[in-house]
Amino acid sequence: MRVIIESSAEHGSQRAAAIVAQLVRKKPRAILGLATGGTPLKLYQELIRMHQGEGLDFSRVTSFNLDEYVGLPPTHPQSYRHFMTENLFRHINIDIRNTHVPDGRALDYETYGSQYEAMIDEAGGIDLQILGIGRDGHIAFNEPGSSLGSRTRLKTLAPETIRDNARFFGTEEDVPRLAITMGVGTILESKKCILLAFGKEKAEAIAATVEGPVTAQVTGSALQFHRDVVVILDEESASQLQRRSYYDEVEEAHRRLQSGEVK
Ligand SMILES: N[C@@H]1[C@@H](O)[C@H](O)[C@@H](COP(=O)(O)O)O[C@@H]1O
Repeated sequence: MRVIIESSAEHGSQRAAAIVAQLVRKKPRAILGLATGGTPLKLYQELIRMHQGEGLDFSRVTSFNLDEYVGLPPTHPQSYRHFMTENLFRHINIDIRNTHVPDGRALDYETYGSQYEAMIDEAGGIDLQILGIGRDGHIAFNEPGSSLGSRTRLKTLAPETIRDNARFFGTEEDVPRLAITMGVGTILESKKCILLAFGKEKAEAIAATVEGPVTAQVTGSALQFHRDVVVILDEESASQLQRRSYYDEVEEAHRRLQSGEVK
């Protein structure tokens, strides 16, 4: 894992956007894995700025989102399809037919989960997966206890997740109890992952994910098995890391290598 600690969520999001933009410029048909929640919003704003201001071209990009609430139609203001439309898709030139968000109203979720996986495979696999993290260390909706080999499937939301997401719905009662989500195994197959976390409420989850033992109780920790993960943090989310100074040294070494100071 490469751990990058920026001074703020703004700078962290710009750093993440630069990685996305570099991929899309190099591979115009890139397959992006996208996330919802408050965390990636600034990243999406930066991508919109790069599209509108610098001509970053998404016309041949394909996207797959991590998850969706069960029972919400795509038009529901809290559906993840609606979130993506409003916060990214309608502001860039991605072809909406190439955007995929799991169907929260599929009739047969077992079959649908396999179909979603097959769509990802047929597209060539996810080049870059964007991830946020829950306070309990979950990625997508892979709640504590999820199999680390899991695939796209139905998942029952944990009480903490329902509480955290109630801020979007108004009351806890209105938060759907079920979601369809890519599995941990699905996420681990992406070629590269960027995990974003900002704010002190994510500090514990980040310490467990980056430095704790790999455990199904903190599904983010499975990323320790992935060959190419960049964890982008701000000072607050990094505040419980034990090896903080080492991560800074690694970044300084990268900087010196890139600037040619070290041969
Ligand atoms: N399924 C989503 C996750 O993908 C997201 O990472 C998490 C944290 O959300 P936020 O970024 O709003 O803190 O919330 C939900 O559980």
